[in-house]
Amino acid sequence: MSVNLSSPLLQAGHVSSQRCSLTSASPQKLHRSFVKHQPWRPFAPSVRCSASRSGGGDEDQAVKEEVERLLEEKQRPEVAACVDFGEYTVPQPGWVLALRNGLSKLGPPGEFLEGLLSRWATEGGETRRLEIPQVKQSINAITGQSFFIPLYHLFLTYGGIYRLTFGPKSFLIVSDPQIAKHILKDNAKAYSKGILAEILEFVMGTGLIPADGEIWRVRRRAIVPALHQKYVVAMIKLFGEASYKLCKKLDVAASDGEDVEMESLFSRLTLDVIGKAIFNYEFDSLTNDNGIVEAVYIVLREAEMRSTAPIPTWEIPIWKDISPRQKKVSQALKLINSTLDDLIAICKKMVEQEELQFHEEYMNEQDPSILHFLLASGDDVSSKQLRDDLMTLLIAGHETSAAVLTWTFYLLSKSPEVVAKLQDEADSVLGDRFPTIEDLKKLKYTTRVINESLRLYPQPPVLIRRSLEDDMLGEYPIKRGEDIFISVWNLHRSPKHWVDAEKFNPERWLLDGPNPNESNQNFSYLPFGGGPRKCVGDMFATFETVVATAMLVRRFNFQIAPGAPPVAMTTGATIHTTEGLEMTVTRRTIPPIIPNLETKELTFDACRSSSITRICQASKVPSVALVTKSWNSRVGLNSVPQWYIEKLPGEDVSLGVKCEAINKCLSNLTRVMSSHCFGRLEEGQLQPCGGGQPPFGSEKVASVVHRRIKRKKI
Ligand code: HEM
Repeated sequence: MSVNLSSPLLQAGHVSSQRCSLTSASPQKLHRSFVKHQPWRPFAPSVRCSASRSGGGDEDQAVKEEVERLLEEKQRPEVAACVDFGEYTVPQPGWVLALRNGLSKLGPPGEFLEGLLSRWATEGGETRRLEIPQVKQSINAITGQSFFIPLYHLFLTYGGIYRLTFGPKSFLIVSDPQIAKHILKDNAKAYSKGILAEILEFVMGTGLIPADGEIWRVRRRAIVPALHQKYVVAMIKLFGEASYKLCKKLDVAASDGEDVEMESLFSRLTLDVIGKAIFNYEFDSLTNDNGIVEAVYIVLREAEMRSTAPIPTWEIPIWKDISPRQKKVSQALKLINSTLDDLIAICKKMVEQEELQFHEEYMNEQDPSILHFLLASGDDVSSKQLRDDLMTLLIAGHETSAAVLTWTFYLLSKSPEVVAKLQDEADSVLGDRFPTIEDLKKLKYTTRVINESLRLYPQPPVLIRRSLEDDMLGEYPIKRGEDIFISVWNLHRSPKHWVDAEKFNPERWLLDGPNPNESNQNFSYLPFGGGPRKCVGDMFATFETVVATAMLVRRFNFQIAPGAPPVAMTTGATIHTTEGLEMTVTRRTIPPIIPNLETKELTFDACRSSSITRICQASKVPSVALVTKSWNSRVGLNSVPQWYIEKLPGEDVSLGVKCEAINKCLSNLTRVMSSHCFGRLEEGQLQPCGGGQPPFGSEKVASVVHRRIKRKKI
């Protein structure tokens, strides 16, 4: 069966009444519904946020979502009906149609008939083998939107493999786990990166992602060992520090009551992480907007534009020289390349000077980067290849992780029950500490949330390949040179393989079960690809996103900002939002912990100085928040003394005495802290801190406080 969605018949409004009379809708009605909704677009459900808006916003949203759902439900069978009646079908040889019509009158079942005929259909007298369903579409229909959405609806209609043709281009769309496994793993050597390599050549050269053949083999063998376990463990500290910087930024926003655009913040977080991890470079993009950060984004956006552009204008010689956009891209690349050259030179010097012996788990504590490992390993490689590798790792590990965090927080904004569980886990496993490798083993629910987020929003949503030789995909023969999209989106949402496929349900993954991956899910789930070209950063990325998620939800509550634009999807190399993820961030309220004689150690993980001062002034309570252990706790500050009073031991002691004792203790504490530890800060102010790390000098304070308590000074 071959199908033509841009059939001139359809476009001219000719719909066979004989065929469509068999459906519940009249031909005109059917046709109108397609024209109105544009056949290629109607099903793309824009992902809508569940922002609570004043004036019945929730209800409006619910109604809207219901209407969208109903529309979608209604349209899907209509498309299927039209397909069944051949509306979009590319003409088959006349005799086949005649035979089909004749036989159908005798009554053989439709599917059997279809199978029989497609198996024996002939073209020009030559026997054809089973043919892949074919869909034709105008090129415009696929650009400027999340192209994987129409591919999903076509998958529901045509199944696990179909051919999509628009203009002169033709792609095989694969959504069948066994075919995906065949291409990615079982017969991986027969497939290259094809158009992906062509598109990314300008930025990644022959880096690991686009490279094929011998170059890929050699580079993979050099790079994979650099991500050894000791390295990944060292990175966990880096993830904690970078996430903590983000926490500080969010803390300011929470104090100022300002909404934040989380997608760009996640992008900066992961850029800071990957810069340090790959070549020990401090982008510091969460606090700065310097030239190199801008250059990285110019190049990234260009790569994304090229991967979705219908016409490769950048290949036109004159255009390349006069287009302001292309000039900017060249300048950005120049800056990045010279920065990388400098970093390589600095690192080479470090390696020459160090006396460390290279071994399997080699790591320089000051600079644990992958670049350092590669140079120390004696990797004999040209500077250009090294730059290509570094650039590839930078891009591969940056936007992917950022996208995972963005969509995870979007999903969480709609699932308060999941957030509550996440927060429980983060409270009990982490408290205020930065996560360690041991903690990561215990953050099981958080890991399941990331697993599930990756199922619903795989990054990238499609994997690209080109066949290097003739092959069989399932029962279909394919030729050498076929461009193939493996739709991970379709695999991950296939109703055949998933119960409630569209539902965000981290519970579908057993807490004590194995970490889901392509092998144990039989290629129905492949967030990091599979086979020899599987992601080299899967563990790195999982830990990075788990650390960030746990640290953020431990400290803040996130909601879609009131009045924020709907959260819809658009595609680059990864899935982006169309207009950002605007969120309102509020500090979590966690009950303060009062010191008592059993308290072994006190940590002071206090609030931002300005907000403490302000709140304390307003509530006339002297720096009450000092003795709260909770990070940035805003727990009804006026009620904190009351809380202390209730917890204070000694039932025979009057309330007045207790109050006095508490107030004395608190003001003493303020003084103790200011004079002993925070002398350089104004009296009464605290050094902002959090992320589980007590502020500078706080251990000393804790021991002073503890001594005072012991001496029953409270
Ligand atoms: C959550 C974040 C990430 C996701 C979802 C992800 C996903 C993927 C996927 C699906 C592939 C396979 C592509 C294909 O078969 O065509 C891949 C390849 C790759 N990834 Fe990742 N990745 C992530 C993070 C990272 C990080 C942090 C790094 C580096 C530290 C990295 C480095 C690479 C490299 C170098 C390849 C190419 C491997 C090869 O072709 O041999 N990725 N990634």
